[in-house]
Amino acid sequence: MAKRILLINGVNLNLLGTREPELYGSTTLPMVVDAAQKQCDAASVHLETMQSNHEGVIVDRLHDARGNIDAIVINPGAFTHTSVALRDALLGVEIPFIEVHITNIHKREAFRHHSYLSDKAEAVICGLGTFGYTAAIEFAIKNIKPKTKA
Ligand SMILES: O=C(O)[C@]1(O)C[C@H](CCCOc2ccccc2)[C@@H](O)[C@H](O)C1
Repeated sequence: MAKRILLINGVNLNLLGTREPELYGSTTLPMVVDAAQKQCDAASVHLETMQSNHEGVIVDRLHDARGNIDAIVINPGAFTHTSVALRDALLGVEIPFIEVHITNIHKREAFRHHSYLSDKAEAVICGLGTFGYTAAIEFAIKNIKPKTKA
């Protein structure tokens, strides 16, 4: 079975490209998803995507990924800095994940400097703008071995 990647965008990322372009750029979330889909199509990799403003919805989607997703690329949004639940879910499903942030969270307010996820991530990409998603997907395609049954 082809490698299967899940791209998750968290709270408020549905606003990407429509507000605060000076901070997050003008690329919209549908454009990010479309680019990731093209990247995966070119590599014959299956991509699933979701965005939610609700922590529990993301947790439920992570639970559903058990046994059928090989790698996760996640920008949790502000849940990065608040959610032990998201950390527990990622640890619980035991799927390798890459954490992505559009901005350099370490160059922003102090409360954004801590992530509940980074110490468990295969990789953390921040400050590259939406190219961070491209880099993360490429890393997942090239470096994460499929575990899902054939
Ligand atoms: O830099 C990132 O990708 C963040 O995950 C974005 C989050 C914010 C996501 C909201 O994105 C918006 C985009 C456009 C307009 C308003 C919010 C922020 O809370 C994190 O600290 C860093």
